[in-house]
Amino acid sequence: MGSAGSVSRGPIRTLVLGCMSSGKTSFMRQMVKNHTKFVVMKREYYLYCVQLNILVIYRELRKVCNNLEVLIPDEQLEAFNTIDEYRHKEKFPDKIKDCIKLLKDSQLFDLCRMRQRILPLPQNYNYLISRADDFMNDSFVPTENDIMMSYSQTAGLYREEVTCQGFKFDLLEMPGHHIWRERWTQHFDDPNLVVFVIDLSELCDSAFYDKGHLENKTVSVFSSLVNNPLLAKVYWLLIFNKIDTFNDHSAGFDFKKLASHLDTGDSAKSFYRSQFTTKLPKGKFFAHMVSLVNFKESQTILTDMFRRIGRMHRERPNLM
Ligand SMILES: Nc1nc2c(ncn2[C@@H]2O[C@H](COP(=O)(O)OP(=O)(O)OP(=O)(O)O)[C@@H](O)[C@H]2O)c(=O)[nH]1
Ligand SMILES: [Mg+2]
Repeated sequence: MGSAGSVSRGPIRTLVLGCMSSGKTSFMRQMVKNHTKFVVMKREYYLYCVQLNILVIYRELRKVCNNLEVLIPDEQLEAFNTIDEYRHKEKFPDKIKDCIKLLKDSQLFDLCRMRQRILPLPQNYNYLISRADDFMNDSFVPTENDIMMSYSQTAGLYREEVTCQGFKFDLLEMPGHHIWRERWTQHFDDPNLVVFVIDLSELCDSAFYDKGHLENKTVSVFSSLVNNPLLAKVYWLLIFNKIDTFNDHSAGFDFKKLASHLDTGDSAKSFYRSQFTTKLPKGKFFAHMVSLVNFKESQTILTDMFRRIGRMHRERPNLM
């Protein structure tokens, strides 16, 4: 007699869901690494992606300078214009490399940081800028860390089959963009497990409060999944992700906006966690706080989670 996840009944069908940029692909990559030892097959193919991340950061930096009233000298303004007009093709031409170098060596970042500690720039901008010199080298092969720290929006369905702790998992990530969220249910093909990824650092983003675009978003996306009859029987794994970014951004943040009794980052995290866990029946979910870009921590936690999920389902296969 086999059960889901064993060879005879096929893999544990797992949906990987969450809002845009919460870390679903990062989760997929950690699972792939667990299975194959590598996060992706061909790291050299990701040079274009990390370069694009650098371009986006510099395109956004100009807006940040303007909003923070940091004066941009003429030469640097011209560099911003050149980067804005550039259509990214296969290799960076010298003029783009020169513009990036000029802006990187300028004081613009420091001047912005002196006015505001956390800048409204793409995720992991400090890391990516520190890697810009390598990324501009045409023959550079991004490291696994470079790939994990950069962002490229998932389009369509991303499917991987992995074995973890002796169980097979058929993982299906669906993009978090709202256009895609409307289509998610079309692909709910009798799943056994839902992995829901939550970006904890949202709590330190002003867009989370006072009618900002993040207000109530993740909780309401989650609620509609919990209430979906197609998911009535599934197990849930809640991954509260980006704990590193949360710890960095939460310093000095006023969490009373979230609830008046919250006075520390830890209390805010627990409060937010409970907004999700109280919606699920006891014994049907696992929850963990993690940083999915951290290999050692993620591998330890995910291995432990999937061992427990596998064992639980082996003992009570009818629930799956
Ligand atoms: N610092 C930090 N960055 C993270 C973490 N997890 C993910 N990221 C970054 O967050 C961004 C989005 O991660 P993805 O895994 O691509 O997010 P996603 O949920 O797949 O996004 P979509 O496919 O667009 O819905 C990337 O820049 C990742 O490097 C984390 O734990 N810490
Ligand atoms: Mg993705």
